[in-house]
Amino acid sequence: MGSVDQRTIDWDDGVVVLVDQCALPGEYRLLRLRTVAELIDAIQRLAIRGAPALGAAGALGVALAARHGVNVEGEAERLAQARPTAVNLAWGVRRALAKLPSGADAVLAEALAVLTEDEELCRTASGHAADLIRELCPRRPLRLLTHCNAGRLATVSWGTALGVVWHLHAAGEVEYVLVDETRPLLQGARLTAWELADVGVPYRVLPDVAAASALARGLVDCVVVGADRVAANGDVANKVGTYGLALAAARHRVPFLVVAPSSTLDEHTPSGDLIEIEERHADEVTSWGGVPTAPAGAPVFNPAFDVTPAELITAVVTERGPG
Ligand SMILES: CSC[C@H]1O[C@H](OP(=O)(O)O)[C@H](O)[C@@H]1O
Repeated sequence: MGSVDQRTIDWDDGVVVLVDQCALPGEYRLLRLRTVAELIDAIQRLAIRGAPALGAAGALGVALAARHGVNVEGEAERLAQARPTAVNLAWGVRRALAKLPSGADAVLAEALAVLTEDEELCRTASGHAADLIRELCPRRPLRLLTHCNAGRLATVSWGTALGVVWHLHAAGEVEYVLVDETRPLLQGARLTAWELADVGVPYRVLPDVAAASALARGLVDCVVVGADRVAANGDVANKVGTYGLALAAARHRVPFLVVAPSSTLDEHTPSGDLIEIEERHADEVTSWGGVPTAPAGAPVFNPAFDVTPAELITAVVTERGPG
């Protein structure tokens, strides 16, 4: 298992060090990246992923570029464009780039501040969400359902949706967590299950298509997920499948909570229909581990995210509390 003290992404004297999420759950290994090009590749392969973790990657990537001192603004733009949906990536890039006039050391200091703040913001936001679940859900212990991975691996350390689980589990308040496997890249089965097992939280992995019937059968007290971008009107972009989960939760009157640091709030995007949804490669859907799961050349629709309208969301919870 991984080291609890190891940050998902960190800086080591000019090297960006990150947990290689493509290798989990089979192998826990660290990648050491020295160039912006290497970091962009890791972001696009989802070796590093998750909105807050991408914010940290964006900031540290600018620190790398500033250290090399060649075409820093151009490198920063390439970083910001590496994945379009999570607002945090461009936010982290902008925040570090703003310090460039003060020099490379100032850029690095700002990037490291992003990492330190993220740990505290996610711990606080998930604490507020845990308190809200305690108010909304009378049953004890709690039965939770989550989609994709919004744990340590999606942030610098603590997590958002899974950060809620850590708070509740520490208080002995979790019966189990139902973990959507989250096709096509299986962040739930590969990463969330790995994190829950590492901490000793009871869980069961389920096919995404079984989540609605779990809700219909009364097996879930609350759904809790992360976010990649929250529009000004409260619409939420998150891993594809979140919208369908929210529809089923609303139908069965199960609270649906979104947990994110305020850096995921995007006041400049008025509504969810204006959020750019990343389309990913067809082979993520038509194969697994190099084994075809569809006819060669099968046409594919592979959006990495969807948008859940605000009216289906019980609350978006940040470090400032429920909103
Ligand atoms: C705490 S943000 C996690 C968020 O990011 C994931 O997307 P991806 O794995 O493609 O980076 C997913 O939407 C999670 O909810």
